[in-house]
Amino acid sequence: MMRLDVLSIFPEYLAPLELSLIGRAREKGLLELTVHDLRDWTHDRHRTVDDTPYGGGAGMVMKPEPWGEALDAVLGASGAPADAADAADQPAADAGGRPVLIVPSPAGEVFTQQTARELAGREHLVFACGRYEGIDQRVVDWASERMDVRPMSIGDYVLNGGEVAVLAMVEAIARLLPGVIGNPESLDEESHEDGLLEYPVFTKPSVWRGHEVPAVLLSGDHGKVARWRRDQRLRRTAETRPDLLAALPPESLDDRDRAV
Ligand SMILES: N#Cc1c(-c2ccc3ccn(Cc4ccncc4)c3c2)n[nH]c1N
Repeated sequence: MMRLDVLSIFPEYLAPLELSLIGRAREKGLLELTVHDLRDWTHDRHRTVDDTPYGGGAGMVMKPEPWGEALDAVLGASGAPADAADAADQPAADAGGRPVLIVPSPAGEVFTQQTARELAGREHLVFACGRYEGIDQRVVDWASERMDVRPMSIGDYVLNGGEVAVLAMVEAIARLLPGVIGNPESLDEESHEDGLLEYPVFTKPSVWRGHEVPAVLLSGDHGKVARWRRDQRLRRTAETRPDLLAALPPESLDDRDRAV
């Protein structure tokens, strides 16, 4: 069972993860998700997590101490090495099983469906939700001695903190875990699953405000429906995301596809 830990000064931001698919997956024991309040690892009266930046500049930076203690606690529960010496002794073969520290950041690698698939295969994911101008870099440097650290961005725009990104990433990863999605076939032909966008979908009524469902979908001819859907995926991708079409390996399109 995959273990996910989320560290945040706004744990209530992650409440939606208790709902719907992810909530049911937790109840079914398909994943173990714990959201922690970073301030639980502060020791002053004001539960301070930030301070002014060395070198000056606007804004505040998240102090390293609470993060270090929080990660010690989270890693301690997973049996990961507590210090650099133990970490160095950990055989490289275990690297695949090392906990992953995902640090949402506007300066991170862009999170894609491929990233979600990769991370869905890991045993323990820890998400560090920063705020302010970010987390003291030494937290990443220290964690890199004992975890696979991945600064990660969900897109080229600026948010105020990491929580929204973690909601998106946890959903994208968790839905790929066995048993989370009722019918795993619904993952096939989704946008970004095989490099093409998904086809348009319709349901009853067959006519709505003068708009009809494409006749082929009412024909009962599964071969024609499959072909129509494939054509729609190719057209949509060419129109909306030509970059995805250009990135497809040549062998993934047949001559008929190229004629669409
Ligand atoms: N993932 C992701 C992100 C973030 C992001 C993530 C974590 C933090 C923590 C603090 N901030 C605020 C901030 C810090 C530095 N520069 C600008 C803004 C964050 C933004 N912005 N845009 C994305 N795609």
